[in-house]
Amino acid sequence: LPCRSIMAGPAAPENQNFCFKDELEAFKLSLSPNKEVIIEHYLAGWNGLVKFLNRLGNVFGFISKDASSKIQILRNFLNSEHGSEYFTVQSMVKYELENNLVDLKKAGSHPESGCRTLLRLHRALRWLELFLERLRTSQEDGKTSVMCADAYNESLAQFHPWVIRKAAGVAFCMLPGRLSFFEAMNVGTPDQVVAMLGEALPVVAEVYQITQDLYAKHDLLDLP
Ligand SMILES: CCCCCCCCCCCCC/C=C/[C@@H](O)[C@H](COP(=O)(O)O)NC(=O)CCCCCCCCCCCCCCC
Repeated sequence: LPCRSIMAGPAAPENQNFCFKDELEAFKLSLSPNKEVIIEHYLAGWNGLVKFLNRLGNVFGFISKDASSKIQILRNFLNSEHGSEYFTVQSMVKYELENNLVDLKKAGSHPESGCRTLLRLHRALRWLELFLERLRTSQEDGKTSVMCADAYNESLAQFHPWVIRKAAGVAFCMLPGRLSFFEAMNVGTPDQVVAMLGEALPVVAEVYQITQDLYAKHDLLDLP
């Protein structure tokens, strides 16, 4: 499916450098041939989602700021002298655990480890998976705010205190309706959006599951 941004046509100027399909492509690239998750591409995927969120309006700023700061923490590790240890999620987990760089029970001398920071994004990826699946199967009169809230309550909400859940609930109500939301994705007609989601979802689900299994194996799912 060609993106509207690369087709000649009356695309709105603010759409020109954005296409949701390209942004999700990064998650596909993040899967290495031996099914490890390459952090650089994983972060590029998140960066694309944040870009999209920023296009939806300022009310989502507190969400995109938090995501951006976590992306930045991980980028800093990637660009540090130990950057090669952070090539994949697998190598990061191994390196940080072997070198006691993770606060396992309560925040101590390593409150911003790569492992705990990536875990926050990883939990949000489950929200994304559930939300995209709802969008994909939604009817024309479906409400994005409801789909988003349902996906959130089923996943991320359990990790957030009341005040964040409340703020998130308010933000969800400001989401544009299904058609405007699809248009903001800049992928094409609603049918094309649905088809794109059908292709992208298995990839998001696989990246999620690989990370989930790895974290479970090392007992890292509750990092403070
Ligand atoms: C399209 C609507 C977007 C709704 C986004 C849904 C997720 C709602 C998350 C609300 C988070 C509020 C910000 C604060 C979070 C932190 O407290 C909390 C814990 O961090 P800490 O342990 O360091 O303190 N942080 C987190 O859980 C990480 C949240 C990361 C959220 C990333 C959301 C990116 C959203 C991308 C939207 C793309 C939508 C695409 C759909 C086609």
